[in-house]
Amino acid sequence: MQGLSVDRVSYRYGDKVALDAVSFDVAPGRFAALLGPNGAGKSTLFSLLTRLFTTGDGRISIAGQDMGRTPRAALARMGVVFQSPTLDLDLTIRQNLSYFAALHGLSGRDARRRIDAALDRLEIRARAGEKARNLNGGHRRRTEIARALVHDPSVLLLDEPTVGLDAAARQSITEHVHRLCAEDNLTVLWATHLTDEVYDDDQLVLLHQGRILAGGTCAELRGDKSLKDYFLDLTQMPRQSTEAAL
Ligand SMILES: Nc1ncnc2c1ncn2[C@@H]1O[C@H](COP(=O)(O)OP(=O)(O)OP(=O)(O)O)[C@@H](O)[C@H]1O
Repeated sequence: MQGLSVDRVSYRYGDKVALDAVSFDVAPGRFAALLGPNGAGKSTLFSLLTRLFTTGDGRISIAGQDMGRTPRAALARMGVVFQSPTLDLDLTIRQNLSYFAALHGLSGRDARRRIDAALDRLEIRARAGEKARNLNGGHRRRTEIARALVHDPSVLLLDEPTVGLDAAARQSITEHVHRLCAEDNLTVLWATHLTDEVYDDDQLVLLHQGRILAGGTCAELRGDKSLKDYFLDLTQMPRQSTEAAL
C-alpha cells in the first residue's frame, strides 16, 4: 500500500484505552479527514504515526514502509504539521525551510530548488525574505506546510492545522491542502474536529472514544444530513455538549 495504512493499532495510558484496534487505509493521492471530538484519540494516533509514541499493538505503514521495522524510511516519506506552531520566529521564511532541508540532507542548488517549489505551492515565495514573526497566523501555517513538503514526501499529516486561525485563513489553508492533494498526488491525513473543513469527496475517518465508527467518502456517509448532524446522530452524543467541540 503506497499511501497510508493503519492496521489494528491500539494504545493505552495505564488503564485508559486511548485507541482500540484502529484500522483504516488512505490510498495514494487521497485526502482523508480524521474527524473526532476532543478526547477521541486523534493526538494519540498522530503521536504513533510520527513515532513520538510506539506500540506493539498493530502496524502502521507509510508509502509502503513499515513504521515498526523500517522507521527511518517510513519517516522520510512523511511530512508533518503539528498542532503547535514550530517556526523559529527570528528566522526568515527561507531560513526556516533551509534549516529543515539541511536536516533532510539537502543543500545547495537542490535545496534552493525544492524550497522555491514548496513556497510556490503555498503562494508565499514573495515573502521568503521576511522574518516569520512578521507574518500573520495563516501565512505562518502556510510556511509550516511548505516546510513539510521540502523533502518531497508522499504522505502529509496535519494535526488540527487551523487551530487559532480566523475564518478566512482557515478556509484558505483548507483549500490549499485539498489542492495539493488533487494536483500533486499527495496523500493527506488531516485531523480536525471542525466539520466544515471536510469536503464531500474526502475520505472520512470518524474516530470516537478510541474507535473508528465509520469510514467512506463524506458524501456517502452523510447522505442527506449535514456532516455535523450525521456525526452527532452516529455518536448519540447530546447536541448541547458537542456543539462546541464540532
Ligand atoms: N497522558 C495521558 N494520560 C492518561 N490519559 C490520557 C493521556 N493523554 C490522553 N489521554 C486520554 O486519552 C484519550 C485520547 O486523547 P487524545 O489527546 O489522543 O484525544 P484527541 O482526540 O486528540 O483530543 P484533543 O482534540 O482534545 O487533543 C482521552 O480520553 C484522553 O483523556
